[in-house]
Amino acid sequence: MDNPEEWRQQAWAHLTKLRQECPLVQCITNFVSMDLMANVLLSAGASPAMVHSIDEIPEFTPKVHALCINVGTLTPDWLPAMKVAAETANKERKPWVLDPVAAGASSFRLKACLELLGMKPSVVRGNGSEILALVKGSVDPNSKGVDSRHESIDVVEAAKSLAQLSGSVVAVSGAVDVVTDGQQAVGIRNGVAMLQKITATGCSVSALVAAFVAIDPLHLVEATASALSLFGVASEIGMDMAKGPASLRMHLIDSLYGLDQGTVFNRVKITKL
Ligand SMILES: Nc1ncnc2c1ncn2[C@@H]1O[C@H](COP(=O)(O)OP(=O)(O)OP(=O)(O)O)[C@@H](O)[C@H]1O
Ligand SMILES: Cc1ncsc1CCO
Ligand SMILES: [Mg+2]
Repeated sequence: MDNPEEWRQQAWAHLTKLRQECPLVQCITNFVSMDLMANVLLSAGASPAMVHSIDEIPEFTPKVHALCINVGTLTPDWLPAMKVAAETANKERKPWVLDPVAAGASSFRLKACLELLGMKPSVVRGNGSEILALVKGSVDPNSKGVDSRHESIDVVEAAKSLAQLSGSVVAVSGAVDVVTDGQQAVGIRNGVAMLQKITATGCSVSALVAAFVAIDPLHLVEATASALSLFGVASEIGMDMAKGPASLRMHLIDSLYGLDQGTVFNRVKITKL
C-alpha cells in the first residue's frame, strides 16, 4: 500500500474488527508491565489473560487467539513455560509476539531471547537497542537496560536483516516506529515522547500488536502498523489532557477506549519508508 489514506482506513477497520471479535490474548510478561498491559488490551477491546504457569499452558494456550511473550523480569524458572507456550501457539497456528526486553543487557537475557527468536515468533517488537542486540548477537557493554540508546530510524537496515534471518516481522519502536518483513519497511509517525517516561508502554504496545495480529494473522505488517499507530494516536490525544507521565498513563487508556473513526482518519500517520 502506498497511499496514506488506505493505511488510515485499514487502521480503523482493524480496530473495528478487534472491538467486534474481542480476541483473547495470553501474556507471559514481566511484573512491572502486567497492570498497564492488561488495561491497554481491555481499553482497545481485547481480553487479556496473564497466564504463565507451565502447569496450565498446554491446556490454556490452545484457547487463546494470540500470545505475547516478554522477558522483562526473566528468571530461569520462567523460560521453560515461555517455550512451551510458544511451541503450543505454533502447533495451534496462533500468532505470537516476542518482546526482547533489554536483550543486550546480559548474556543470560540475550541467550534466552535468541532461543525464543529461534522458535519463530510472528512479530518481534523491541526498541532500537534491543533489535540491534539481537542482530549482532552480542551483549552491549554500554546497555541502558530496558531503555534504548539508539534511534529506531537508525536501525532500519538492522531490523530488515533480523526479519530476513528470523522469518519474523520486526517492529522497532521510537520517535518513528518501524515495521518490516525484511523486504519493505513502513514508518509510523504517531506518539509522544513522554511515553518513554511511563514504564511498560513498550511492553503494552507489544501486547496490543498481539491483539491486532490475532484478528488479521495473514497481514502481520499491516496489523502491527495499525496497533503501533493507534497506540500513538491515543497518546497524542491523552497528552492534550495530561499534566505529566502519571496522568498521561490514565488519559492514554481513556483515549484508546474512546477512539472514533474521525480521530483515526485525521491522525494515523503510516507511510512506506
Ligand atoms: N520520541 C518519541 N516520540 C514519540 N513516541 C515515542 C518516542 N519514543 C517512544 N515512543 C513511543 O512510545 C512507545 C514505547 O516505545 P519505547 O521505544 O519507549 O518502548 P520500550 O523501550 O520497549 O519501553 P518499555 O521497555 O518501557 O516498555 C511506543 O508506542 C513508541 O512509538
Ligand atoms: C523497568 C523494567 N525492568 C524490567 S522490565 C521493566 C518494564 C519496562 O520494560
Ligand atoms: Mg521494552
